[in-house]
Amino acid sequence: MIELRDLSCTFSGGILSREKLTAVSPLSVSFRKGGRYAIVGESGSGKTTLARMMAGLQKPDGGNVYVDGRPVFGRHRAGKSHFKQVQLIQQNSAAALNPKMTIGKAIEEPLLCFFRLSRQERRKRCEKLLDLCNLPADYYSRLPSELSGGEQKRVAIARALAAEPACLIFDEATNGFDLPLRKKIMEEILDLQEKLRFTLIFITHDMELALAAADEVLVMRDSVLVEQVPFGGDYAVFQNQYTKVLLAASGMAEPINQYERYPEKNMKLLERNA
Ligand SMILES: Nc1ncnc2c1ncn2[C@@H]1O[C@H](COP(=O)(O)OP(=O)(O)OP(=O)(O)O)[C@@H](O)[C@H]1O
Repeated sequence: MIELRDLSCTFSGGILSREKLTAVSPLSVSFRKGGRYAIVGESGSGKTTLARMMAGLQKPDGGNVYVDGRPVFGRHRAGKSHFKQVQLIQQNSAAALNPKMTIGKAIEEPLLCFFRLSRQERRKRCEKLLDLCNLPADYYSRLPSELSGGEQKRVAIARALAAEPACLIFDEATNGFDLPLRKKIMEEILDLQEKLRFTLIFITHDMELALAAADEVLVMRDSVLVEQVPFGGDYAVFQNQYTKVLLAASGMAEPINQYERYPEKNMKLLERNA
């Protein structure tokens, strides 16, 4: 189980500015083992910063992240074991792969880091992971540049799974892909989750994807977690006005007023009427 307790993060507003920019306002959330979550919100709402804190890559300036009760930051932090437990697949999978490292070596890196395995055992596990992620075995000796964008994403997933994580966070998992490939990648991720039962967290600005993939939806707006609800197909569970705007804007619910196609305008209208 992953718990965020009063977790927050601010950045400096720039070298010439004394002002602080709040990326994530203090929030507390629990993610249960094997659950499917989506964190949804528009660009700049703090989703990536939150994901990076959960993965131990960004230090919070308030609160902490706990994995099975052990803190990720601070004096008593879990250390290396945390990086095994929580894996983040970032938006640009291609950039995350070393262009000079073969696919096989890239997938074997976490095996080397977290497990004591012989070279043969690593190779065997790597081939299993390639197969699990629908990649041919002979991709082992290819370079990232020889793969398509979708294949590179699958390599990033295989590499993350090599650590046998308890939680996998996808930051904009399907950004930049055409619709059929987006659907396919999503189906593959959901299949993997069903087989391996890790906690799955999608970070996305796409409400449609969030609702298709998650059984619990967290909505962020301007650094604040405005709503967190279990979702089983009934839009009526969403109570927050901003969530309703996002739903209407993506054509997922009944329009809430005549401006439903223009979320910006819609927000201003709602704020005025609040
Ligand atoms: N390293 C950084 N230094 C300064 N400001 C940052 C840094 N990282 C993020 N921010 C700021 O924090 C805020 C939240 O950014 P974040 O990337 O977490 O949002 P997001 O919801 O993931 O957006 P997107 O979907 O566009 O990636 C933004 O205003 C951003 O400019």
